[in-house]
Amino acid sequence: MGHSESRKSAKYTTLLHKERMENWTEKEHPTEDTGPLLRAPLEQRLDGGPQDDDSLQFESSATSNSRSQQDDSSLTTSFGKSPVSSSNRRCEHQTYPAHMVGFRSSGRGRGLPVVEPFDICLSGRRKSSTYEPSLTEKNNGKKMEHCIKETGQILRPGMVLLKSYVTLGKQVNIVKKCQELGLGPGGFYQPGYQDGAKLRLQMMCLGKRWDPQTKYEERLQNDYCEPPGIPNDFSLLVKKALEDSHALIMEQDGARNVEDILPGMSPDICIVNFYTTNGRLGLHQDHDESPESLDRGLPVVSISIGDSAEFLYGDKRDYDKAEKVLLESGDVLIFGGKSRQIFHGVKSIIPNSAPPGLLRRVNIRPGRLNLTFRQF
Ligand SMILES: O=C(O)CCC(=O)C(=O)O
Ligand SMILES: [Fe+2]
Repeated sequence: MGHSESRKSAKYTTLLHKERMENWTEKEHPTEDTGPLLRAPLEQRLDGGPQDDDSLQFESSATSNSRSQQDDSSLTTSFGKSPVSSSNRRCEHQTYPAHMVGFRSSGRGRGLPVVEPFDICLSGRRKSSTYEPSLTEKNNGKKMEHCIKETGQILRPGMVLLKSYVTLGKQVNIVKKCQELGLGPGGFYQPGYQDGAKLRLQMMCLGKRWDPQTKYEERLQNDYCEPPGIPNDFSLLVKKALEDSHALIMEQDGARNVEDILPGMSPDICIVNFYTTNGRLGLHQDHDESPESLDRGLPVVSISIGDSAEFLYGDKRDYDKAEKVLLESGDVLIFGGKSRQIFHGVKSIIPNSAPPGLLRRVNIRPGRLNLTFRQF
């Protein structure tokens, strides 16, 4: 498939397959178009919110299926620039359609729907300070760095799995950062299509906005917010994972020019997904990045945190022939070079599989957090 053709086609192309559609997306019936949605400030929360198996936090509301599909925003991206905090991020309208919980009765947004932001952590006891790893954990982290050659696996040319790569302390900090960003402007929402089909996950983009319907467009439906930037420590982790993968390829394949097999990259986009335990994602290719990035095979670096996932991958969109690998909390999966455009997806999330040590330190919901870093 040529690039121009690739770029035009949907990222989650599974959705185009009618027979798979019911399996991999949630078909909701949108009510009438209600216009831009307002993100509810936390102190103004109304009753109601997300309805799924794991949403213990909120009651469902009759209006929670309503999604507006406006397309009149002009979005300034933060592509390639330094991180922006949620307080000074530009947001023309305070918005996003996570979960509609009511209507504004007064002020500038009078009559507009109010939405409940999606919190990847459950309410209740919260850890307020940044987690400091114990000495043992610090040592484990060091040990991990040393034995990367044992814990790393080359799944196919350009595709590397680094098992238990992200230390518990770093996982805790990633969850906290994603929770904070996810509750702010441009935070988590459930992406979908105009016809009401929805992806079975919550999504937030860092660096540059991507949406299944609009792709990497300046003008996004429903969204008027500049995306948060990629936190610097996230980028450093990605860089280190790529360096360690290069060392692994050199060691195992004896390759002299590892960049030919797995090119390096500097991430300027991160798509953050949160899957509750009934979440999933159909087989698709990531091919909306620039033709240059795809031609060079600049890798996608994926970090998994929380419950484990059955991850599928293969050369074709063929569920029967796809290979399966378990992605556990702390694993890093990289696919670049010849594997850059493999089909991949999440078959299922395995309930109660998150590490107890993580759950002791953060109140992450049952489910899985996944971050995929790319260079546009
Ligand atoms: O959750 C995952 O492991 C994969 C996510 C993914 O493929 C994507 O966001 O494009
Ligand atoms: Fe993907």
